[in-house]
Amino acid sequence: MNALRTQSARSLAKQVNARSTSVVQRGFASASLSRTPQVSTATLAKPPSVPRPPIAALSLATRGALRTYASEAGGKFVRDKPHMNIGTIGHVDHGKTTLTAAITKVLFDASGSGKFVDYSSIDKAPEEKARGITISTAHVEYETSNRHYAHVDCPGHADYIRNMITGAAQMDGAIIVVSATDGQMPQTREHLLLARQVGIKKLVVFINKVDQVDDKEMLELVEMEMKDLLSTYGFDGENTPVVMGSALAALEDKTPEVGKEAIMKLMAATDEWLDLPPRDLEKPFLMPVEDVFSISGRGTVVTGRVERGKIVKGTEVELVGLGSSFKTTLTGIEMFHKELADAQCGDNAGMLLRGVKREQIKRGMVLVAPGSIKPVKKFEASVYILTKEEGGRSTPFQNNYRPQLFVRTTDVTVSLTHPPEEKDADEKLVMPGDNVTLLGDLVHDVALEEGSRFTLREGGKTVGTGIVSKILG
Ligand SMILES: Nc1nc2c(ncn2[C@@H]2O[C@H](COP(=O)(O)OP(=O)(O)OP(=O)(O)O)[C@@H](O)[C@H]2O)c(=O)[nH]1
Ligand SMILES: [Mg+2]
Repeated sequence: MNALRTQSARSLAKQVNARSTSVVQRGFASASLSRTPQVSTATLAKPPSVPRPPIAALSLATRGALRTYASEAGGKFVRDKPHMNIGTIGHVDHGKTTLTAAITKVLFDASGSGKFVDYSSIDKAPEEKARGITISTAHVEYETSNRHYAHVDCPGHADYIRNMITGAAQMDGAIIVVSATDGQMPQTREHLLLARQVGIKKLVVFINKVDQVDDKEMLELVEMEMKDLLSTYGFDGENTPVVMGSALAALEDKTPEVGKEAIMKLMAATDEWLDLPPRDLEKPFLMPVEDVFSISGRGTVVTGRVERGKIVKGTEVELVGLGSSFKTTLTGIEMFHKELADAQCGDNAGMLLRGVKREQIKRGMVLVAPGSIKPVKKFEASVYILTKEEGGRSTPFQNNYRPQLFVRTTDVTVSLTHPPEEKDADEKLVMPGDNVTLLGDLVHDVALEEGSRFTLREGGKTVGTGIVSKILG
């Protein structure tokens, strides 16, 4: 978890400092090395101002990306279980925090592994900084016999929105909690929509507080309506498991049929229905270009940190974005002055490219597995606009607002508008603190895909954060 958080903090710092990062020499360094024009040659002669991360740390990050978790059970043996990030979402007061505490209790009682985390320590969620925004999230961990879970619970509705959009604590799947007494409510729907937009593919439903409802038909109605709602938002409503129970009963060790047993059923459904996310290492190769060098006699080298996947020397690669996407062959990989046969996510590497001129490549392009990501100018996104207290704007904005969009190692001016089908799109104001769906039109194309996260900045401050929900062209 910590490793994940540090990683996202690092990538944020990278984005924000995109313009000012001093370049760390990463190999293919030689006397004949000539730099891209934007950095003076004097910089080159100096030792890097940022100490290079030790190789051991890099391989640790790579191992983190493997998303396996070694846990100790009763001090007797160590198991490796696949890891998954999940969380509780749903309407205020429907029992998300009670359920979170109940899961840790029931699983701890059942296996003796993990730790019981009580309600009050979850609800006193610590504040965290993500992309310049403060989000309160509680992270708890537990494990079933099949998996290890990191679980996120937020104290308030606004924290859920910010968390899901910034990915401060990313969820690969979620448990949507709905109270049997109320049925679905506005935030049930809002969280479902957000879950869909941030790329969560599957959910499990927990109908809570069944101890307060005697009418069986009422429970069936809540279940039916939840399945319909899931389908409306593009989930597989028909096959989504729905578990009924009482989180409070489980927490208080009462009526095991709706308490403990319901929690065990819920966790079995979670293990079975929610798919493990693809490992970063298994995703198609992508490395954002941080810098470009040309080495006389050898060719052009791009440097950066491999974000996902792996690549082998000698294979075809594609450079995407900034108006000039093209294919070439990767003829060499170097890390810390050593030649390597391959590179994988987490590695800081220099990549030697065949038959490419330095002028053809710019910082902000991405080096990728051919065809795996496209240059994009128009997209739809879920955006959260920071409040003044969060360091954002103090005034609202209207259609055609043009901040800088920071993504990976680049920033591009973007024009933001309401989707045209929205009523009064031209006059509608976006207030600080709002969560809105906006269309973005970039002044030049950048490699983007559904799920790409970005930051919006204006006059030196972060004014918003977003996630691409649809590619439009
Ligand atoms: N009767 C009954 N009450 C419950 C149950 N689960 C939770 N509650 C009560 O419902 C209230 C809200 O529970 P929370 O767990 O704080 O709800 P939440 O969804 O985390 O609420 P917010 O974080 O404020 O959105 C508390 O008073 C709980 O004790 C249950 O199964 N049965
Ligand atoms: Mg809560």
